[in-house]
Amino acid sequence: MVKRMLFLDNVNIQYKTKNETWEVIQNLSLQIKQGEALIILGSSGCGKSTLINALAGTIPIESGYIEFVKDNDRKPLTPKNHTIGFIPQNCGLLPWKTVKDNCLLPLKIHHKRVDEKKKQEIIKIYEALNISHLLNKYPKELSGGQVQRAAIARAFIMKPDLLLMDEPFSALDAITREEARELFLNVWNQNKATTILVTHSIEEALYLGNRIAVMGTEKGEMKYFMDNPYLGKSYPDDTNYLNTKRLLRDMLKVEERKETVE
Ligand SMILES: Nc1ncnc2c1ncn2[C@@H]1O[C@H](COP(=O)(O)OP(=O)(O)OP(=O)(O)O)[C@@H](O)[C@H]1O
Repeated sequence: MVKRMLFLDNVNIQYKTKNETWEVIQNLSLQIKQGEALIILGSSGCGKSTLINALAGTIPIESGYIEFVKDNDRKPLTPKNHTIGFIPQNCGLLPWKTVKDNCLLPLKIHHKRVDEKKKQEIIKIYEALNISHLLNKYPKELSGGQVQRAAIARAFIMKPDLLLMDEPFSALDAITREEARELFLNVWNQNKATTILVTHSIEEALYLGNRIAVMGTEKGEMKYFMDNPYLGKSYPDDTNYLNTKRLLRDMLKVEERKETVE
């Protein structure tokens, strides 16, 4: 039986100012299996980043719980209890550190020892993501695609219990994006980290997810879930693929229309 790793139960997330409260996510319940790559598709402003930030521990939840099972032990998901790899929209590389120092920083923070086996593992990740020649450069000396690849390397090097990605490829041009997705999938296939990626790109969802969820505009409600048979297949010339794409597109359109009317 496949283990369920991540449990969200009745999660509520709000933004508050002195006079107002915005409820962005209301009573969200969700479970993720070990080794699953769940892609959450949603239109702009529906709450994707809010959710991913709450999972990463950078935004507090108002109520409900988020728990993760590690070594048969179910505990609240926190950066203290678990290794969480987080690739935010801006990639989050520190500009004053080289690519190599950025990539090794999480190991340093968590006081992880780098023995010969780990060194080899790290070299393989650099090679798989094609950044070995960039290790001594600073983020400002890199192209957008190279920054993304370095951020992905950093996340995989720490062997995360949970990998969170917020529209990681959205700032890239079409060709670089395709290449970065392919390299990502290469490394993901070797590590099978339990992953949640949020995006508004249907193609990205179909290429990178083994499960897809569509998030509505109604306070984080998940409107639709599907197991995705197209993982790793780019643009298959297949009627079912095209129909699936259309179905997802229609769902997102309905959501966008709703938002415009409201
Ligand atoms: N710090 C904040 N204070 C108040 N409201 C916020 C804050 N951050 C986001 N919001 C609001 O919460 C809602 C969800 O924002 P969020 O950034 O999570 O959406 P998103 O789905 O990630 O959008 P996009 O795809 O455009 O990045 C939006 O209506 C936004 O205006």
